[in-house]
Amino acid sequence: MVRSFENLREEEIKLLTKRLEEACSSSSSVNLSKLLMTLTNDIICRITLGRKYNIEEGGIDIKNLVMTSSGFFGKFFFGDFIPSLAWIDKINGVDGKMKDINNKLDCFLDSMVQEHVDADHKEPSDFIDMLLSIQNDKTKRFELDRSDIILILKDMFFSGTATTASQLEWTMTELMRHPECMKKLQDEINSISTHNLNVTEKEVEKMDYLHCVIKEGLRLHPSGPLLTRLSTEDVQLKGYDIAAGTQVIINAWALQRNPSIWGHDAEEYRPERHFGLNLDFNGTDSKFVPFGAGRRLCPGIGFSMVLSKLTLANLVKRFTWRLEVGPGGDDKPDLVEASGIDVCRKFPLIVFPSLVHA
Ligand code: HEM
Repeated sequence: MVRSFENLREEEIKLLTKRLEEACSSSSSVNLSKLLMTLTNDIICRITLGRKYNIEEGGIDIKNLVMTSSGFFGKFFFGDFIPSLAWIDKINGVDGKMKDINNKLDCFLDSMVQEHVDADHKEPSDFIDMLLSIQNDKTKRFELDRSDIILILKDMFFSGTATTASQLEWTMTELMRHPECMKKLQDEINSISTHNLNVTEKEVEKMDYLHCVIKEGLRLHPSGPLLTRLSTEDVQLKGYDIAAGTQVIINAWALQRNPSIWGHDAEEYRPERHFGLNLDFNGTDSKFVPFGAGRRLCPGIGFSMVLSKLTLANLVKRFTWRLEVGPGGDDKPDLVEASGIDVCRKFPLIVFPSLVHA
């Protein structure tokens, strides 16, 4: 399934590198955070809806709708914590705005599903087609109605776009802060990707240091740092009584920076620590849970890893990166985090790319 979108990913990454080449030839800076968000959004659009939908493509600005809508997830709602104060959310307008954005998104996705029903493709060509064929499968033992399909599509957009884009912007941030890691990665990429200008998916699979670079980015900057669960029964944990029905929040961000687990340099970006470390992100070890764990483990791990590796390898092989020197003379990107449910950079990564291969 992940493999089947290889051509699509390579095409979209070529478009990104083309925009970067243009910036190189005019010596101008680029908003890399925005470009990465466009990349992940366009890819998810093509996979789920069959084509791109953004302002430039003459369609609805779905990227903006999703961003605004997911911005609400990180907001404080009085009603969630003190139900009797839910009226405050109504008065300050947050409730209404959230419903408005959600309605727009629902209407748009509903029209997309209808378009696919009307087209009646014989062979599924995208994710909506696949969901419709499951819906029509008479042998299945569950119901899948229109609202379920819309919810699944929303899940893909909310969970798949900002998370992967944020993981990429943080990894680029750390690489720019650690030129020795950037150099080591460039050397690995150049030793494996020797034939073509662009790096391919087959090539990135052989890159061990690239894997560590991404793992270390996920450790320090998990894009979904708080995992929530509802306890189903009364339990006692380390002397604490947790009643059934309690919402428990697991702080993956803190776990992954804990010196008693990761050593005295836990706060430092050091991809080498993952060499020979038998600890992966598949949710089997509570020390490292950037994709969660258990039954709700992120189903997009394979997809996001292959996209992140391919994007990063191409950005690093084809370009060198420089930051505009700030008033304080600092030429390294900062590590300031935005508040909200997805921890992305607070300030976009504005950088100057230069071509490695002229
Ligand atoms: C670097 C990229 C990503 C990160 C860090 C990430 C992280 C997470 C985390 C922490 C969770 C919650 C897991 C839990 O509670 O145990 C989650 C859930 C989820 N993710 Fe991802 N994710 C990423 C990419 C993706 C992609 C690309 C997709 C799909 C295209 C995706 C789809 C989902 C879905 C549907 C869920 C909800 C699963 C459920 O509730 O059963 N994610 N993700």
